[in-house]
Amino acid sequence: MINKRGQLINTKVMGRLLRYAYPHWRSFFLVFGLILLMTITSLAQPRLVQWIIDNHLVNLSPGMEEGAVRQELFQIGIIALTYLGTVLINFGSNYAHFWVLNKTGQTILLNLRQEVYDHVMSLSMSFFDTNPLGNLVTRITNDTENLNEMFTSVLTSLFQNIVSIIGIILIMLTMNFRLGLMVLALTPAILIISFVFRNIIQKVYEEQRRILSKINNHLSENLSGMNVIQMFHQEEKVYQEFDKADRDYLRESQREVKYFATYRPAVELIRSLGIALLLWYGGGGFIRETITFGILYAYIEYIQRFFHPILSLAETYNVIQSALTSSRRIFSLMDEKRTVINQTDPIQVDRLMGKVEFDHVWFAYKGEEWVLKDVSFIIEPGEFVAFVGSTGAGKSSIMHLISRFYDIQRGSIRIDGIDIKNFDEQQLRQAVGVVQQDVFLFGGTVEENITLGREYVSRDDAIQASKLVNAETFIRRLPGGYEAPVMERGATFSAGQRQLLSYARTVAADPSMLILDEATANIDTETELLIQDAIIKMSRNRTTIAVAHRISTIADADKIIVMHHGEIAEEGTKDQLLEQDGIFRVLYELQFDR
Ligand SMILES: Nc1ncnc2c1ncn2[C@@H]1O[C@H](COP(=O)(O)OP(=O)(O)OP(=O)(O)O)[C@@H](O)[C@H]1O
Repeated sequence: MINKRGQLINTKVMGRLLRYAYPHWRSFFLVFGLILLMTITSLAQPRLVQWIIDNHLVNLSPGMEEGAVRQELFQIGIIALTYLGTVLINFGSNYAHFWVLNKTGQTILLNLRQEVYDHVMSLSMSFFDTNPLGNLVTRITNDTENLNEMFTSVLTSLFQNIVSIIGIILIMLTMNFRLGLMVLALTPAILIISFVFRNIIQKVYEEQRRILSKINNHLSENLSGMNVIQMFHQEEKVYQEFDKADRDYLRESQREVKYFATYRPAVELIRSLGIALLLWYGGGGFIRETITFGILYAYIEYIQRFFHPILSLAETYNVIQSALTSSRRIFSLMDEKRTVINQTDPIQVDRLMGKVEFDHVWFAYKGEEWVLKDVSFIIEPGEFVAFVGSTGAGKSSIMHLISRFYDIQRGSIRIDGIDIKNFDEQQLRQAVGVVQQDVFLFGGTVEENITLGREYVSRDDAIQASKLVNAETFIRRLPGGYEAPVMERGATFSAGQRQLLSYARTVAADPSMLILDEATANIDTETELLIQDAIIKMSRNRTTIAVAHRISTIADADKIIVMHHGEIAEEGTKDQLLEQDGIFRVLYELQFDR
């Protein structure tokens, strides 16, 4: 398709794609050489048959001398052997080119997929907030696979088809100029049909891709939220949505088949027309003895071979478009910049003391929709500080900011007097242990879920941490203990067990500070006691900042900060706040008067 700037193919994207192919230029050269060999041997075949017919078969007649017959047959034998040679070389070069090409394509693809995945993982949280999971999965799988087509089929079939077309035209014109021109006269008809077809099929492909992305999004979202769907009896609705998208996809696929089913016979028709013309005109020439039988034969063969590359070029164009669309999407993903930028020369600290300062912090996830408005507080090393407030007040956002998952717009956040922007991001996240509201368990073993493959967390650390957070007892009871399998997302564990596992995961790395974003899930009293005890032990000797939904968790906090609409409304110990008769007192009474 011609793009906005009138280019047939987006050269910028093409150039960027070729950069991936460049390191493999030797392989591509080899492939092009092999293709050339394939084309030459294939095109030589009708010419060899024509040679046999016109120069030897015509000489054979019933009353010929035996010596002359033997001589002719010998010549025919040599040409037949040459023909066999072209078939073998053609076979060999076809095999070799296919092998080298696909191996190279797969290597390029592997590198590209790794690069895309690496880049996606390096992106900041805000990127994942705004990009649906299914789209990213499509980018990393389907789109990169589409690109493989570019390297394996497009580049080479472009070359092969163009070489074939030029070769056949030259051979036809040199064999018989007028016959050659006649065949060429059919080319515009093929080109017009192909052009119209290409435009239609392009739209079909775009629609197909759009629907496929929708299906992927639907699947990834609904499969991960299956429990909610079943809990609220939404199966039928979700099924209907999926069914609709699936049917749309089927419709587009059928449209594709329909267009191809029209296009191919239309081209066949023109090809047959070409052969009919050839027989009519060539037959006349044969009678007038201006065209030999061998040439007529070779022409019929060349016509067959001439249409194939033209057809293939039209189809290649679609593959190019599809690959370019995929490339554009992949490159736009690769061009996504991190919003949280790591310092080039970060400050290295052995171990943080854990003093946290928010200094007139303003923060918004988007534009000027302020989630935190001029928030200032100081937390001294070793203190246990709890944040409370109504839902959406900005408590979790404060926790995200301390680990620098997002950058603030105004003010500064300091740990031990150093602006967190000056720390190495990894070191900061290692020093600040976070227990998130939603505990995410990966498929694997219990131990793997605690160590998370971090080289600085040993099996022993995992066991010690589990003991500390009271997770040891239930882990030991699992069949296999620390080796017990964890299903994807930890579906086989209770909310309390998941919580304890996530505590173990966090303290196993011995962080200098602890952030607890408490889950709102209701937990039985026994587990709640275990959790409270775990929190007390974990918070010993480290600054602990907790978002608390249950006042009981924070009764002994050194300080409680009450958030309201993104601002600090109250601050003090439990007793001081209760005396103030403000928001905290209302929250407290709401919980204890139940
Ligand atoms: N990733 C995000 N992108 C955009 N807005 C967000 C994001 N996360 C939270 N918000 C918005 O920021 C505001 C504060 O959310 P936050 O999660 O900090 O509140 P909270 O006090 O922790 O609430 P809760 O007690 O319900 O967890 C809310 O209005 C929320 O809609």
